[in-house]
This record gives sequence, structure tokens and C-alpha cells, in this order.
Amino acid sequence: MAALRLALVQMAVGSNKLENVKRACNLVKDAAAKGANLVALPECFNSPYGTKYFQEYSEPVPGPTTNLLAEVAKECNIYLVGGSIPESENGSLYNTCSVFSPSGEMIGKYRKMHLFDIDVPGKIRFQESEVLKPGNRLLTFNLGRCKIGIGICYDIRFAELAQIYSEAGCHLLIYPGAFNMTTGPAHWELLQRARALDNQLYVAAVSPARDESATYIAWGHSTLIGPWGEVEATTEHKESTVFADIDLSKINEVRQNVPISKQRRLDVYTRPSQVCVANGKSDQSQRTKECSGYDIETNKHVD
Ligand SMILES: NC(=O)CC(=O)C(=O)O
Repeated sequence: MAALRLALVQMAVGSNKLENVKRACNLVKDAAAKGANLVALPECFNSPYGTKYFQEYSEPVPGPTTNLLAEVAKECNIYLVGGSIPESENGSLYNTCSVFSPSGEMIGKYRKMHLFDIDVPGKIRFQESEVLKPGNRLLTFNLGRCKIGIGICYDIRFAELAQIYSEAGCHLLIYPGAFNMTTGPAHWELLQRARALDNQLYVAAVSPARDESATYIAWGHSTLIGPWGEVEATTEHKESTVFADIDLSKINEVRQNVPISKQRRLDVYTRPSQVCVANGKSDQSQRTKECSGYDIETNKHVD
């Protein structure tokens, strides 16, 4: 058996919270029985996904849902990435992922940092910030030699977060997520491959199964991407569990073959606001060759 066998549980989520949690626990047990030692659940697995549901389904973390997750992690002797649930604390709501060790201890919780606020006219408008607050802390944990970083759904759009995790030594990023029928086909796999390729590590994203009758229809397609940017394991939109082995030697191989982390030109990467002031002079006549193309005074590109 591989040292790290990952299972992504793409589960059906309905309107009954306790039923959702029981279903999640049964699917986790099933994945563990099939050899997984790291199991991940999707975003918002105990509640329908939608701002109108978050208050009603919210609970403290730790609380009733995460207590059941802790029990199942212990019973199955696995690491469990507990998808996400609406969390309430001191009158505020968060979209929160909790992680459990094989002893059933909650080893950390992560609150979605970038809230899903988009408006694609005629397609989808979603404003998590109307009801949720964002988190401000990253979460990593170790499983043997593998360091794992956590993000939630919209967080995957922010390359900086993945890069920080990579620089912190992560080998695998797990994003419980729930893209939709507009952004899913366009961006779901592309973003995972981009984050994996940028950082030469594994990226997993785990979605709820698609429910055509839901107010928010999830795209599904839970996937693991390898450090070469290739799809290593995936599924379509129905309830199913994706299994895949994580092989850390692949990361070393890709990083040796294409050593981008040692080839960065940190000496020339600057933000626009820093361009042209490196020598303390920002006027046109003092523009250096390196900063041609951008004029800080007019905020315009100059040929
Ligand atoms: N649900 C999300 O947080 C993000 C999403 O669906 C998207 O970025 O698209």
C-alpha cells in the first residue's frame, strides 16, 4: 500500500443536516476500508450551499458536526479534512474547514479567506460577504513526510495563497470546493492545474455531487492534479469517491527537471508602484532601461 492514499469524497448533500453528516461519516468509513489514510470532504457538506442557508445550518466549531467527524477519524484511524461547514462564533459566521488526526483530535481549523463574491450577469451572482466573515489564518499539517495546506474553493483563484503554502514546504494543497455550472466548466480544472504547475506540487479539489434541484448546482468533478500539472484522478458529477496515491518522489523529480524555484528573477520582479523609484528618481528623464514600459507619474505604459 502507498504511504499516502488520498480519498476525495464527492458526496450528495441534501437539506437534512444530520443526514448529511451521517452520509459523510459512512462514506469516510467506506473510503478508509478501501485503503485511504487521508480522506477529504467537500465544501459545505452539512448544509445546502447558499447565503440564505448559512445562519440556519451554522454551529460552533468544535460542535455537533465536528464531534462526529472526530469520532469517525478515530474509528477509521485516518487523517480527515472535514470539508467545510457554516461556523458560528460570537455572532459572526465563517465558512470553516476542520482537520482531524487518527486519534480523533482536531488539529486545526481553516476559515475561508477569500469570500466568494462574484456577479456574472445573466449567469450567477453570489455574495458570501453578505453573511460571512473571512478568515485570516493559513492551516498546514503533516502526514508523515507530506506537508498539506488547506484552502476553500474561491481561495484557489488566488495564486499568492498557494505560493505561500509552497514556500512553507507543502507538497499537497487540498481545496474543499463547490464550483457551479458557469465557473465549473470554465475554471475548475484549469485553476487546479495552474496552482499545481506554478508550485510543482499536488493539488486536490473536492466538490459535492451535482444536485440539479438545488438552488446552487455544483459542478462536481473532484480531482487530483500532479506536480507535472496532469490530472491524476478525477470523476464526473455523480456521487463517488476519487482515490489516488501521493508520491513525493514525483515532486522532487519535477522540481529537479524544471527548477523554476531556483530560477526566479527576484532582482527584477517589482510591483508597478515600485517601478522607476528604485534609484529614488521617478521623472521621465531618469527612467532606467529596466523600468521602460511603465511611467509611475502618469500611471501609463510608455514605449
Ligand atoms: N464557490 C466558491 O467559493 C468559488 C466558485 O464557485 C468559483 O470561484 O467559481
